[in-house]
Amino acid sequence: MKVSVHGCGYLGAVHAAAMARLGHDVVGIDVDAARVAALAEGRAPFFEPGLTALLAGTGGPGALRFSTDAADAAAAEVHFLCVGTPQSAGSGVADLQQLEAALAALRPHLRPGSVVVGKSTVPVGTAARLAAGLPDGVGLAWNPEFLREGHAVADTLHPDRLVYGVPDDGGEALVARLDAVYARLLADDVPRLVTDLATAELAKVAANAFLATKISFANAVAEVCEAAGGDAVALVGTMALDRRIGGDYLGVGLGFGGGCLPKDIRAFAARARELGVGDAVSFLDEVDAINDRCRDRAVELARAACGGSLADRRVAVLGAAFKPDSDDVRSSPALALARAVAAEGADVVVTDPQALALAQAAAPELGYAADVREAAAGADVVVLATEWDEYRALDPHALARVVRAPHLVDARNAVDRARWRAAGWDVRALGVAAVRAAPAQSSSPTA
Ligand SMILES: NC(=O)c1ccc[n+]([C@@H]2O[C@H](COP(=O)([O-])OP(=O)(O)OC[C@H]3O[C@@H](n4cnc5c(N)ncnc54)[C@H](O)[C@@H]3O)[C@@H](O)[C@H]2O)c1
Ligand SMILES: O=c1ccn([C@@H]2O[C@H](COP(=O)(O)OP(=O)(O)O[C@H]3O[C@H](CO)[C@@H](O)[C@H](O)[C@H]3O)[C@@H](O)[C@H]2O)c(=O)[nH]1
Repeated sequence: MKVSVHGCGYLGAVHAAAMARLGHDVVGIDVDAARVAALAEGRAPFFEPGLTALLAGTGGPGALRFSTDAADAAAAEVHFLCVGTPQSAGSGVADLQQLEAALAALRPHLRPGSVVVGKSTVPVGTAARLAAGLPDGVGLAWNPEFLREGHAVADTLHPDRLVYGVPDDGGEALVARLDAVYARLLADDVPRLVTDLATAELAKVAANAFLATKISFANAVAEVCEAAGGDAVALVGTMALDRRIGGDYLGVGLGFGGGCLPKDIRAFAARARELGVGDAVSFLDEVDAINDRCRDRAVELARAACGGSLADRRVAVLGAAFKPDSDDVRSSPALALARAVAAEGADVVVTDPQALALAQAAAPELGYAADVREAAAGADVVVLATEWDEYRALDPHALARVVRAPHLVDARNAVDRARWRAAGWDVRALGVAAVRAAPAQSSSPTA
């Protein structure tokens, strides 16, 4: 089938390549000429494990093309909308300008019988409004995407579920078209749920709101553990074994960031307020506030490790990406923490295996280093802010030789504390009162 994908960012580039892998003839459209040029050469424009291989192995010539011209989508039978829906400046409301612009560019090229399929995350009601503006004979479905960055390829090719939101009128034909697009996934028994448009839009933000709530629940319990003398990591371990709860998204630490959870819970709350049901989801404000406090508490641990003040201290921050296996720094908790530490007068040096370039662009005021050894050289405290595997596996003995003082703030509960302590480190971690209350060790040079 001929397919077009509008917006080739973290979602759209993977979706386009995955559609080609599923056997379709795909054109990806993006207004960013550099991004289109990279993709056209088979280069992933951002770090996403497996994307380069997917771009390289997508079938015969012509099966996957990229263009900046929406006219090149004219032959497609299905047009996927994958453009960004960021948070509007100064409010929680979703900014739909990219969506409006992409549809305006596509509209003159829509043939009767073709179908527009929204994948971007939108406020409920958007799909019905956009459908009303389409030419006669062109249908619209909403098929929200649930992929995670860092796992985007596998999540696209092996999703937990497919959700098709369709209008009452013409719904069957839209379902048949989407079934044809996803035939190979459906053959693998991926559950497919057909809903109305509003339910499909809400299915996406409800899932993200639930995940954010689960993370903030764990971090709220962590605050209580710190005050009461408990260990939040051990505590959530007990909860995780309850099959009704499960252990996913109970990771205690710096909290959630990225291009999705923070903006999506705010947009959900803002839309609910517009609909007059703001009270129903007002708890999401608290979810957001708990999340913000995670960074404050991590800064407090770093301050305590430095004897009460961060002024003129050297702080190494390991991690800039919002999560491991991604170079995305949008709303990154690690960068927010680094900025907050710098604001207290510290000399901050950030490192990350993949996100350095994007971090430097987003926060040019911070110091950067190419690797852990360079970042940690002469540091008064090392803060582990993004739990990359290579940071989990660090040798505490080797690192102790380069720092000025062996203080570690494990803001992601990522390392084996006993192992680091045995190597002479003072380890502080979020959600662990005993660790947090440990008397500050000497900050005299050790190397
Ligand atoms: N990133 C994720 O993991 C993920 C997962 C599921 C859903 N989503 C949702 O998908 C949407 C896209 O997110 P993203 O992270 O890929 O954003 P992104 O910013 O990485 O990508 C958006 C892309 O759209 C392009 N674009 C902007 N205006 C355009 C236009 N008029 N025509 C064509 N292209 C245009 C941009 O140049 C950019 O490449 C958002 O609604 C997001 O909430 C994202
Ligand atoms: O126990 C946990 C799990 C995650 N996180 C943090 O939560 C954020 C989001 O993580 P994750 O969900 O893995 O990444 P995203 O790529 O942002 O994916 C989310 O957002 C996407 C965009 O909407 C959705 O498609 C996905 O289903 C949804 O998981 C990151 O900062 C993580 O560090 C925690 O703090 N604790």
